[in-house]
Amino acid sequence: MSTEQQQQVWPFSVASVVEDMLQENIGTRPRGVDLVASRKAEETSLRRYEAAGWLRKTVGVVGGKDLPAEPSEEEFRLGLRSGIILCNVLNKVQPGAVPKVVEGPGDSAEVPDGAALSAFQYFENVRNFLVSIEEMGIPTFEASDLEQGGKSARVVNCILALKSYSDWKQSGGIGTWKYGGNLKLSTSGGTKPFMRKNSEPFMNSFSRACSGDPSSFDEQFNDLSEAGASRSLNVLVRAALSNKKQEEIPNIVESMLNKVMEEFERRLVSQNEQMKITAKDMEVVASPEMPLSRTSSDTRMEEETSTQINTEERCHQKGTPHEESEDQLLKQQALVERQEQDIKELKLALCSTKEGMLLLQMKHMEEFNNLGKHLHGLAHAASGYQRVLEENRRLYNQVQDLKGNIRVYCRVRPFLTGQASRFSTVDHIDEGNITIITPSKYGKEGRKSFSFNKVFGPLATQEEVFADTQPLIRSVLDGYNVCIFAYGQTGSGKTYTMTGPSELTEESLGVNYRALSDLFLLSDQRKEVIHYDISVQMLEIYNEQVRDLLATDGVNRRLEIRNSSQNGINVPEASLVTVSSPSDVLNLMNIGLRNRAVSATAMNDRSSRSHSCLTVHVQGRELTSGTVIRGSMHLVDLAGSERVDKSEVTGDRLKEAQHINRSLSALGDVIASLAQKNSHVPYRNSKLTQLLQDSLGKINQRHSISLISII
Ligand SMILES: Nc1ncnc2c1ncn2[C@@H]1O[C@H](COP(=O)(O)OP(=O)(O)OP(=O)(O)O)[C@@H](O)[C@H]1O
Repeated sequence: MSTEQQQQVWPFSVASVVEDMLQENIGTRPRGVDLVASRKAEETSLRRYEAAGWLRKTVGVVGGKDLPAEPSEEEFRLGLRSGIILCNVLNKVQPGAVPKVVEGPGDSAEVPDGAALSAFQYFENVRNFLVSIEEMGIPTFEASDLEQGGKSARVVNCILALKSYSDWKQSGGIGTWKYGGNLKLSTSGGTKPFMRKNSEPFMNSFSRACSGDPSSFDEQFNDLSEAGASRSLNVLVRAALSNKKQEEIPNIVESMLNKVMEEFERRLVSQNEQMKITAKDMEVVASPEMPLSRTSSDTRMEEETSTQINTEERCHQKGTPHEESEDQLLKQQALVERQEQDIKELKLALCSTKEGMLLLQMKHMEEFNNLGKHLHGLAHAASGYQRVLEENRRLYNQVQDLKGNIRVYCRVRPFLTGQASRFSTVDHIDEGNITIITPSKYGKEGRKSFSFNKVFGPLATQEEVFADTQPLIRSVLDGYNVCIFAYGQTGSGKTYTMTGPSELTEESLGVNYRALSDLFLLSDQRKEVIHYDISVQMLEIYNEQVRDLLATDGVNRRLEIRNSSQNGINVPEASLVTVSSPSDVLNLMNIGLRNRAVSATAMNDRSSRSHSCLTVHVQGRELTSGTVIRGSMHLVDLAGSERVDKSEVTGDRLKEAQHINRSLSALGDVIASLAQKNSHVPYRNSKLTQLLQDSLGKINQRHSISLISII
């Protein structure tokens, strides 16, 4: 292993170990000195001051101007670097020891380069000094010790040895010269001082340098430096063995080598321990940076763990008490346990909720099933209810039939204001019979009785007259056709009974209003079961011509009566107005009355010479079954039935009267045929019977006729 390689591995050289051991062995340095570094440094400084003081004292302050009295190590080295002080001191102690001291650069013109010249001068002075010192047997140092710092101890040692020698010499040179108890130079039984051989490598190098060998000065200087160690060891070995017997030398050398090896091993062990400590320190220093690299890890959990470790390490580095870490750990553990307990409770709650939901679902299913059964029962009941209703309708209308499909009522009009009651021809009224006084040709009064379904006297109210007709209104909503006539001579009160007086009050409302009010009332009561659409037509038959009383265009057109398989007998060109309330009907009837032809006659100033017919069409649709039922009701105010010969009319009025009588006669014939259930009913003999054919005929299909004959 080379010296350079050694220095890379160990901080000390083998030579230095051997040298230290030799110095220790010969008492140069007491063991344990380097245990107190400061004490050693202080001692080193004092020795350096002593050496510097002696040099300044010996060569004079002027000569030692570059050397302070108490120089630092660096000042000491630089002050002696030129070798001038050293050579002058040596010449003072040993005159002529250095024959020529190079004092300045100008003394040598052989080397042109100033820097190189200066270094060469220094080297020459130092070399001459060292050679002389070595020849005197005084401990030397390496020339390189003055070129680099940290090696002044040997220089100091050399100078103090020289001082000791000087003191010894000045004191007369009596006895044995001793250097500080460190180095013993003994004449050993003779006056001749210890003489040592010159180091061969050193001398050879020196010879080459002086003889102008082509080798560079640096090479020579390096050779000299490498040789320096062995030369120093040589001096020490010689000093250690100088006063020893020849037979003791092998044992002494062996002992010294053992000590060297022990010291070497000790230093190695110490060095290894130091390296381990240094490595640990480096790990401790490097460890805080570790979490930084871990923080770049992928998962959040790793980051948290890393952060936690980092925190713990920092706490550890900061010297956080162990109890605090344990306390935190216990808190975290308690937190985790509580969260686990919460999770368990949540799971239990979830299971409980699931079970509750299942139970609830089952209950709902059960309730749905029960509800379905209940609905099924309700549907069955509703169906039964419908059947019951149907049966009820059927029975109801059977009763109406039993009462008679054709009902004839008689109403006696009271005397009007100004009419004498003594001229009344009504003799007696008894329920359904009325007795009339008839004048005889020969002045003898006669009596004639007539039977009706019911006879209403002069005091009968509008409500009482309508009450017997009212049951037929319900039949209309059940799908039956109803026809209500008012028959009588002019002025007998037909219009009054069917419509009412000109000034209408609630009590004076006629059959038409009351029938329609009942119709709307009943349809409203049935709206949950059946939806009804009600529409109205109002026609007039005048002189065997059909006219529309609800026409709003002012044109009194002549309409045709049609017979279709779908709608039966109808007047398609007539206005058909949908109504939803009695007031709608009232408005329409007012329009019709205004349109009706009215002309004064000798018997009645409001005598009407036309038949008016208010037709109500009802269409019902059962909401559950969708079944459609249709019914109609004719409310007819016939023209006056007076005899022509008494009406004192001629011309157009006569013609009108003739048409009226003819149509009334045709109506009578039809009713008579229906009553007698003849196979042939003469509907076509007049427009009136044609128009009312569907309502008058087909008695077996439960059509009802109510004829009010008024006298
Ligand atoms: N029951 C009654 N109570 C009171 N007044 C009546 C009654 N019946 C009819 N009148 C009155 O008798 C008059 C004639 O009645 P109404 O006009 O109804 O007869 P009509 O039979 O319709 O005649 P026309 O055939 O000419 O139309 C009217 O003034 C009417 O107010």
